[in-house]
Amino acid sequence: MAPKELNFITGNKHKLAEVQAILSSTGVRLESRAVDLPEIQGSIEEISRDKCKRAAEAVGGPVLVEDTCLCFNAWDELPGPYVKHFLTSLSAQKFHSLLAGFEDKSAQAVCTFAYAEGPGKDVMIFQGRTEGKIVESRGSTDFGWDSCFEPTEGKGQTYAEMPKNEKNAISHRGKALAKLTEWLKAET
Ligand SMILES: O=c1[nH]c(=O)c2ncn([C@@H]3O[C@H](COP(=O)(O)OP(=O)(O)OP(=O)(O)O)[C@@H](O)[C@H]3O)c2[nH]1
Ligand SMILES: [Mg+2]
Repeated sequence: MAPKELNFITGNKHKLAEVQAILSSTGVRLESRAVDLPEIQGSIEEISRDKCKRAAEAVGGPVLVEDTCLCFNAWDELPGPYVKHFLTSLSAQKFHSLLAGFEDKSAQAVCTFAYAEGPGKDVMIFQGRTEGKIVESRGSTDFGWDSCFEPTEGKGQTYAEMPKNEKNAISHRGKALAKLTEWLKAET
């Protein structure tokens, strides 16, 4: 059964703001709690499922979590789910230098939402992917690697240079939330 209200568990206020903005036109009510969840190593799906199970146990009820990956095609999809640590060490300014020795700068932003009704319940997965390339930082460096990712579907701007509504319309997160809201509509 689909929920009337989603409890989004995240420690990232930028993610939360985007999810709120994207869901605002859908009528889905969103609650949120910041819980620091340990994240395992593994495939994108394994990490998201485990994160969701831990969140459901921590909260003792229905939860939505999200894990974002940035996959370099030249790196066989790494850093993927580990991108946060690369970004923290390097900063957005030096982030592009990771691909300095590679001709192929293409990358994919991948967003995976995972929902569970409660502890021990099945986990549903909703994923969105946006193709682009890694460039020298352009635009605000407020949110993660936004200033270093230029989506192919855009007008040559990085995510950080785009107005928020334009980013949300083509972003990995927007696409994943479209699948989630489709499921909510079909179930209610
Ligand atoms: O430029 C960006 N545009 C985005 O749209 C985006 N979404 C996430 N990120 C960053 O990528 C890493 C994911 O790690 P992550 O999924 O574990 O997130 P997190 O630990 O910050 O929050 P959470 O796990 O509590 O939800 C973190 O460094 C996030 O800041 C983004 N950067
Ligand atoms: Mg995290």
